[in-house]
Amino acid sequence: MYGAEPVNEESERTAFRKAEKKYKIYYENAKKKKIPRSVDLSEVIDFRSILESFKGGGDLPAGVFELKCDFNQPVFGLVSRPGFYFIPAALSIEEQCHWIRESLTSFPQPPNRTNHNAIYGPLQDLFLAAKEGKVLIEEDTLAENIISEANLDQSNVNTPRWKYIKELDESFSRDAGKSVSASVLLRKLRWSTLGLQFDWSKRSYNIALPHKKIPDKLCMLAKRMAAPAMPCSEEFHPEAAIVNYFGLGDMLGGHLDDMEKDWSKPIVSISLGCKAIFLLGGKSRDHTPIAMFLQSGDAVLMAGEARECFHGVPRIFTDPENAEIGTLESQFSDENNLPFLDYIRTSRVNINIRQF
Ligand SMILES: O=C(O)CCC(=O)C(=O)O
Ligand SMILES: [Fe+2]
Repeated sequence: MYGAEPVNEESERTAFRKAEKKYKIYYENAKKKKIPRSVDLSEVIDFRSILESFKGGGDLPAGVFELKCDFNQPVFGLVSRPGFYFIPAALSIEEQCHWIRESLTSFPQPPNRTNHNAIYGPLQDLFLAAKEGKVLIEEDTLAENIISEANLDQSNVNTPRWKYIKELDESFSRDAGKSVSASVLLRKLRWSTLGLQFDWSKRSYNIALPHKKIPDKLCMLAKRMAAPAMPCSEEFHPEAAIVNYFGLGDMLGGHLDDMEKDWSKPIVSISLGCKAIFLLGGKSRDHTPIAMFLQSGDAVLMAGEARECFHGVPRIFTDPENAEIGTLESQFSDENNLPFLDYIRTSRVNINIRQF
């Protein structure tokens, strides 16, 4: 899965790698300003404009078909990739706002794990701490600085090693030891896992890790989205989800999601925030991938043969001309929502939900 891309000369030459390099963000230095190199996007499929033209009675482009199903809006497939379906604008703007809030405030909460666990252990309320300008500091450092603090029991092995303090706490000298601001950690949040926990070091699910069920509302959403790709009269049972967080320059390298037992069940993948490019390859990295835009509210289903296809996200767009988040921005424009607005302006969130 992730990190599966071996960096050697051979992999650098594959068709998938070439496409990743084509769309990845590179900078040119013009008058000491970093400017993103312009990239030819003419081959990137835009399902939003396909939807608009389809609704207006226009024909579908060659290679794209409409899946006949009971979903309440058009579901498109690609002739060359059986089992792959794209639902443009699957989520309403209200639903998008709801899942962005959840992705930032509730999904990274323990016992769910995030990429920060390996260094900092379980971190509560990262989004709130970032909003309040807090700093995370290693407890030994804290003990040296605020020796009289009653709640610091060094003999208690359950006491977390890292704690938040208020940035302007005068009793703490920043130079004394390891510290990192919560807002930096929020920017560096790359994934969180819901439901059954995925152990990245072993590249498998670990049922022994403490976990909560996938929230009911997310289950309902995933079931509704999965329906067009489900085997006849079967229902999707979400058991695990991975939430990916992308900032400018972040990419998700080509990979296969092959850890689930039953590939007839789809992976339901929901995009939120800034627009991205998704590459859908074939069963080997030598297949030239199909590039498509993913916008906030789009859903992608990968089932059957498409489960065996390499895929990845080489690029997100955070510039106002390309990010396509105008409506989201207006929803988040009141004062209470400013921290969400600030985050989503330069970020993309992907929630992908799986069954075993
Ligand atoms: O971010 C995306 O759209 C794809 C995510 C993905 O492929 C994964 O998490 O396995
Ligand atoms: Fe994936």
